[in-house]
Amino acid sequence: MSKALGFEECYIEKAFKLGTGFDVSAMNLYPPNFRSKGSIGVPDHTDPGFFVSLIQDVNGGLQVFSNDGNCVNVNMPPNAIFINLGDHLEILTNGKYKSHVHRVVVDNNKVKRISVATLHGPSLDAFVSPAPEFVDDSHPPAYRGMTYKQSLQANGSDEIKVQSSIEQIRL
Ligand SMILES: O=C(O)CCC(=O)C(=O)O
Ligand SMILES: [Fe+2]
Repeated sequence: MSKALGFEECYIEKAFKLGTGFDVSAMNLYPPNFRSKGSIGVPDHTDPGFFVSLIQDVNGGLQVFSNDGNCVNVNMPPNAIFINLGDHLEILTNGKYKSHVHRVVVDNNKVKRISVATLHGPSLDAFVSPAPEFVDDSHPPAYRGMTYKQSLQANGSDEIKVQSSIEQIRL
């Protein structure tokens, strides 16, 4: 991915200090006919971190919003891993790569669904801000910099609260 962005091969690894990267797994269980807030199992949110890998035992429920606001149903083949980009890649690339808003709908789920979302994050002490390569007169910094630990703390006491801290650091 570093090379695709025009960086040297280890650029993202170094920027996020991935050698001591901080990963968090969220295990979600949606019982059959689950209704917490109407048809919404998990409300609209983005995930912190570099990228998120998600596995599930039953297909259906996850929806991702595209850049133009269209809601896309995620249709995963069995045994697939779904990869979504996280907030800190959006911050590092000054908004070029997007951390997509997603949600879980639980309408019509006749069987229970389990998903495991693993947030692969920078090191807690990595200070993440827009990289100079993505900042110029026509692209001023769109986010304030913060250490990964500070941005997780800005989410509240829960690392994976539904409201991501990216909104708090948007300039
Ligand atoms: O259950 C899912 O498919 C997604 C859950 C999710 O977005 C999360 O845990 O951050
Ligand atoms: Fe999520």
